[in-house]
Amino acid sequence: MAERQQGRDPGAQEREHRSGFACLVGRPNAGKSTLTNALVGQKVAITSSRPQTTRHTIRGIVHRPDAQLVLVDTPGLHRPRTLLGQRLNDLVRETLSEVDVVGLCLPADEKVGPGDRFIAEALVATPRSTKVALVTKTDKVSRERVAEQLLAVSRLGEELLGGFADVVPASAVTGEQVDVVADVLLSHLPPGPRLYPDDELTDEPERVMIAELVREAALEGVRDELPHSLAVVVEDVEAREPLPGQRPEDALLDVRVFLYVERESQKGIVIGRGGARLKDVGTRARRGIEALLGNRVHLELRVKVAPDWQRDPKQLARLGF
Ligand SMILES: Nc1nc2c(ncn2[C@@H]2O[C@H](COP(=O)(O)OP(=O)(O)OP(=O)(O)O)[C@@H](O)[C@H]2O)c(=O)[nH]1
Repeated sequence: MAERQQGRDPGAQEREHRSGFACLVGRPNAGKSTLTNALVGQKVAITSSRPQTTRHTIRGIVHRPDAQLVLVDTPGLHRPRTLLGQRLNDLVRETLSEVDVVGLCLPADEKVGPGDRFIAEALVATPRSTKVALVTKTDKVSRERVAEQLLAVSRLGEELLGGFADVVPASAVTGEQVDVVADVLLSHLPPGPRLYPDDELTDEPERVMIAELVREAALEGVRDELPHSLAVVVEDVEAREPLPGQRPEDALLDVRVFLYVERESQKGIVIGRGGARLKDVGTRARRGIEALLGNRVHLELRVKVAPDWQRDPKQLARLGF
């Protein structure tokens, strides 16, 4: 385990370009959202400006000349209450196993407790990513206390995860060490090209989750009759212009989704008599998507028949569908 507390890397310009995904986890109130915003340097996208949104996966992008870090902010792993909650937890875990770096946030002003341990233990199940610990809110305590916390956190890492790759203290409020956090997260990314244009924020994880929610709803009750490989492609997610007096984050989101089936008969099953079933699928999926994004959503579903080879979403994407 290495502790890195200061220092930017000179020579960053000459290094090979890196890119990848990171995810901040931690128990409620650990400072994930604040740190995400500090790292990205601005409030992020549609969802992040509302309270409670950290139930959902949101992201910002840290742009550097030599690296690009796509930050997926999650709430951590809350206990499932509803099926949707369970589904979201699964998606959080899925997200965690797909990112390159996971930053476990632990506030400096509270002792390492069972909540932190619960999350650190959950990280054991996602071995692919590099685990770093971020000791947050250092401005709230003395330097001695920060040092103590760094030790306690290191011990937790050693006990459960074979050590954190790095342990970094930072304050998102004063900005102290935020650049070091960025450097450390970036240092664990694999070499790779820029993933997004410099000023872009995209909604890829949301798209994956939206597709999942629609697929779930579309298959409910007809799993035996429909192929499990029913392809769901999210065509478009677009925020409408806010109405006069409306906050931008309250504006309706238009979400357009295509469902691809293999045969005309399956199309009939999805749509149902007089379109009744599709309407029902749309209503249920929309509720899930609204819970996911924290926005009101207008969901448009279209069912299309496509031959077998065209039902692979990757193929479809490649073909520009
Ligand atoms: N003093 C100080 N307060 C902080 C810092 N970072 C976060 N906070 C405060 O701690 C509280 C929780 O911060 P959030 O960023 O919302 O925490 P979170 O982990 O995203 O919380 P959930 O959304 O509940 O998962 C807020 O009141 C923040 O203002 C920090 O660096 N210093």
